[in-house]
Amino acid sequence: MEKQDLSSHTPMMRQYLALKKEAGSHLLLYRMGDFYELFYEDAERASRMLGLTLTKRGTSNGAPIPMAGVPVHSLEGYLARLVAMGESVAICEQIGDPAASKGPVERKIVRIVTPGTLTDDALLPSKADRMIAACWQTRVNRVDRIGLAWMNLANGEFLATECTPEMLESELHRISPAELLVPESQREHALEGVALSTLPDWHFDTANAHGVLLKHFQVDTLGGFGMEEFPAAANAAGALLHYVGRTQNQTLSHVQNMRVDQVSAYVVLDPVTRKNLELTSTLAGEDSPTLFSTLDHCHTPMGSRMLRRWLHHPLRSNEQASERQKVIATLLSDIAGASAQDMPAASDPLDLLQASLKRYPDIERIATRLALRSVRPRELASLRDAIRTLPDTIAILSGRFASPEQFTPYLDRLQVPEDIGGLLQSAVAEEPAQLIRDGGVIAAGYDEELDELRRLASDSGDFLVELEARERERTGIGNLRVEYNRVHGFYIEVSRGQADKVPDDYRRRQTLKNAERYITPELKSWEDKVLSAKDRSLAREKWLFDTLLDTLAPYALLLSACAAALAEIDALAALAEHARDNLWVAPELSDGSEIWIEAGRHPVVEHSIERFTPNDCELHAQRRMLLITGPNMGGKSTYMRQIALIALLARVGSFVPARNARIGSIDRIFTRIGAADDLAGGRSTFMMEMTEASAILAASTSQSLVLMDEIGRGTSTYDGLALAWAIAHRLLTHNQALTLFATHYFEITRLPSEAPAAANVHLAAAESPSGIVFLHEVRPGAASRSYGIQVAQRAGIPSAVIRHAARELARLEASGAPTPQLDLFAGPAADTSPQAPIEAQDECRPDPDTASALALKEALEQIDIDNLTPRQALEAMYRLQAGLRLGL
Ligand SMILES: Nc1ncnc2c1ncn2[C@@H]1O[C@H](COP(=O)(O)OP(=O)(O)OP(=O)(O)O)[C@@H](O)[C@H]1O
Repeated sequence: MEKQDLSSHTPMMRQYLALKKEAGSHLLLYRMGDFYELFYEDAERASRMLGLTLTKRGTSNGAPIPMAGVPVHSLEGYLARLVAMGESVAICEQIGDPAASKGPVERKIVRIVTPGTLTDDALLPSKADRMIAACWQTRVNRVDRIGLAWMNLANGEFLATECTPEMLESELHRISPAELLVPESQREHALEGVALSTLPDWHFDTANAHGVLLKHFQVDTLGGFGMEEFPAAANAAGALLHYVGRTQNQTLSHVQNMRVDQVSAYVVLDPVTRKNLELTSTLAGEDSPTLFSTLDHCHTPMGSRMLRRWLHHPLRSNEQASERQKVIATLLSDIAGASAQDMPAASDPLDLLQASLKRYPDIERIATRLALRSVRPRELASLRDAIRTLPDTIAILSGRFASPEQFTPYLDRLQVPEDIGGLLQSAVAEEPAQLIRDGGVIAAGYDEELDELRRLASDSGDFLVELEARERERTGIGNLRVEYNRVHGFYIEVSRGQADKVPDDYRRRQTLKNAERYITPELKSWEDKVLSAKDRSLAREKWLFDTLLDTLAPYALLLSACAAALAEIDALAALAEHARDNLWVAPELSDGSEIWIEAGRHPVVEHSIERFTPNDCELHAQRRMLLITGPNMGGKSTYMRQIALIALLARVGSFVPARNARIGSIDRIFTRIGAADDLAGGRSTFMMEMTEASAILAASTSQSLVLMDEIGRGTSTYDGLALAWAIAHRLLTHNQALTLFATHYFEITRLPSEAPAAANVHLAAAESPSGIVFLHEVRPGAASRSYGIQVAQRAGIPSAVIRHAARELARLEASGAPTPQLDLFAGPAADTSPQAPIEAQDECRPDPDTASALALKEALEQIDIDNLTPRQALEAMYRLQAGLRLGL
């Protein structure tokens, strides 16, 4: 905002400017009567974003002040839109009494709404969490470290960890914050699609940040949080807590703990892998069909959020994952020991449990708003109803399943003290009003004084009937009536013709065309009593509501724990339901580096096609890499993804779509699948492919699962093949990762003869008179041909073109013309099926050293250095180095 000469402003604008200074870069919504107004650049920005009419009000330094406003009653809708666009908003209310103020009414910023600190149900997605994170880079013992902290304000979860700068992006994608806080000097950590808020660097200083934490948790040291080894994480956590506290204008009493979240507890999924495996969003960015949308049979929003968190956090520990598996198995049991399918639907204990879960509101978020004292009357009513449902759920869990001891940890958390239920039951009206200021929130019979005031305020009928009769008799005016309107209150109406009969104590209030309206001292004093009873009853009700919140607030944590237990049960019941209805099995979890799957299916694709062909997979120390060949559309990508998804589901603790499975320990899952151009980031398809491949070569271990789909396709055949060969070789011999390597370069199928830990498999296809038939069956050995022409035919290429291509292919095959790929290895065209290994061709290779020196010389000579862009130079380097390593 341009510098303001404050003296030239009206007192109101001076007040506005002072508040705007406090709001900083947040949009300031300044309350004026029934509107929230924005001024200056805020008005221009908001009018652009929300389509508000831009008007003017007064002048500043001679120029009109731009102004735009939103009506108070539609604030929530506008807030939702602004926050969705990544904006933060400071809301300023009138807190003084307009009647008693001399200058502008006193105003205060009462709430700051930022993308990561929402707690209002209307502004939050029901099935996803909204996190706020802070990160801070520092050097510890001469090593760069990133302190990372994040909070889910809607349930009070507060976590912190440390990682290397290289891991930051992957960690941030795991946490997936809606807003990221960084120190002003470290804006480079910004993440695309995440609202960035900067804080002065000193917020992250040890003295300041640790001080915030110590004060909040009322402790003398951070030792109890296990933060000794994570000093940088504590700095980020302190800055985060301070920021969040300021937005709420309220102590965050529900944030009672801070936990260290060890990166090593989870299977690492880098951002590309989360995307490629379509865990919660499709490649096209849709919500469905994804792994989450397929499995989300949850009946509460808290359950859906829990399931979503689990899918993004596969576990390394077998113990934790098997615990979940055991609960799922129990949920599929029943007390009679009969299988779930044999039982009528109504008596299936899992169905009964889910029917009871359906009745719960979002207790997790209600509990938080209770702690923040922003809970609404109707939420309290739904909390009361939820507490009434708990015994029912507890009875099903403890009485209907075969081994209820599995549920003990949950049952403990479902015990809510009876007094909370009793209090809500007696205090909250059965169907309370939306807002406390409307009254009708506190139940009748809860407070004697309120009952009396309500009676006084509403019980007017008898008195008025009796007064009317009395006055008719006294005055002899037969059509005298006692009435009420909002402007004049209660009055006695007499027709004009009878007006001369009114007694002396009648005072005229209003004259109409045909009637006169009067008030009497008796009616006036009665009216005062009724109206003040109404005001007093509303005030009493507000006070009772606040006191009720005071009494309930300490239980917020207990209610959160109950909500978390329900959420976990709901998520596990959803997994159990899916397992039951789709015949999934419990995988065995082992400590080795292995993946054995018998008759596995793709958890999402199996629902989208009529008959899904199951396939096996065997990967272990002696068989680390599967080279997967087969025609386009043959099912290679589906097969690779299904293995990764089965491994991930097993690590989440779910059952899996297979007849049998044993899944070993996995530290990371990497995928390099069909990269799209990153034009915005200035990287070509090939560059993206190589960047991803280089990350895999740098970080994968013998416990990693790597998916590589057609690496090397983004460049010329020679380069591509050379790179693909070298990368596969390196993964096998150096990284020793469990790898699925799909390729169209048949030459790579020779790799098993050099490195026996690699094996060929192919997706089978057959030719029929009507064209190619994809069998989608994974069979041992390499594919014998590519069926490119047949697939093109099915894709609708004109038959003349197909006939031409077929003739050309026949001619090439008849003439024995070498394909460029085979030429690369300087061998004759050969059958590349496993029965006819290719070793023999190796004899025809030229002396590798001479050949490679010559090739390198020739390639170098061909480069026109002066005309290369930096990217072309880099690509050339890759090409040359790969060629050199291959000895080409
Ligand atoms: N096991 C299976 N059973 C039945 N249908 C399958 C199976 N696997 C894949 N499909 C079907 O085949 C289609 C193509 O599969 P996919 O994309 O995996 O082939 P691809 O070999 O990777 O093809 P491309 O090489 O062209 O990328 C899928 O959309 C799916 O409908």
